[in-house]
Amino acid sequence: MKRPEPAARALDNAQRFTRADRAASALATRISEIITYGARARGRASLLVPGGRTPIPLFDALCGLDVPWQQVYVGLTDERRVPPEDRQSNARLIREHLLRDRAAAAHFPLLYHDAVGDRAVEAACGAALGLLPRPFDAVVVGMGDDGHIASLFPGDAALARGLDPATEAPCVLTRAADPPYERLSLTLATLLSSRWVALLINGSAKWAALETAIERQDAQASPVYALLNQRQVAVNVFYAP
Ligand SMILES: O=C(O)[C@H](O)[C@@H](O)[C@H](O)[C@H](O)COP(=O)(O)O
Repeated sequence: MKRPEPAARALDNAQRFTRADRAASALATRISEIITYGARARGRASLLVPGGRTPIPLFDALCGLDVPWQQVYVGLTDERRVPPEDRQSNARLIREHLLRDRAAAAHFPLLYHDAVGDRAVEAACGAALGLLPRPFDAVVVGMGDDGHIASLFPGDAALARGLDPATEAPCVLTRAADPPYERLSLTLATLLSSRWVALLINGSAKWAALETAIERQDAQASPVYALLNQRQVAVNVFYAP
């Protein structure tokens, strides 16, 4: 079966590194260049990052780089529906690993809100995102072994809405099995409203999941396919085994 051109190009152009810390360092350098340029050219810059374990070396490499952080707005691609001080909170992870050293000066609007009702939560999430300069300067997306991106999971009831290019909502509420928290995820359309997008993955299992996603060409089964098979913005894959 012919591989769809944008997805195949993303894989063929993937930047491959021998170790995760080298991938993280290279991505940190590229992000610092992008957001420094954006801050200087437009007065403000925005960077969206995921939670999870993979981006921790990226945050540790990025936080000390010489960037005009006071002009940078950092946001999350997704969040667990827990308070920011909770151990499962992505906001807590970002505060511990990214918003320190020089990057402590960055702005960080929280996605989490204790609003009641799904639509109220989505509206609050949209309000937080509204504080970030759009289009975003850089978005870093994480991926699970099951091909989920952000918190858009295969089989989730909100997945179709989350992947629909026509969705007005900036984010959707989803539910993951592990850890069993409600999640707030930016929609694909929101993630793609960026000048530059990177997918950061470590481990052969994730690379295999990427190749399987492109072979199957089914975004409902593997949401990462929808991220790769689009012509709005190129996806820069950073991979280490
Ligand atoms: O809230 C989260 O947990 C993340 O945003 C999540 O979507 C992550 O990007 C993938 O699950 C990969 O997680 P790892 O980097 O830990 O493999």
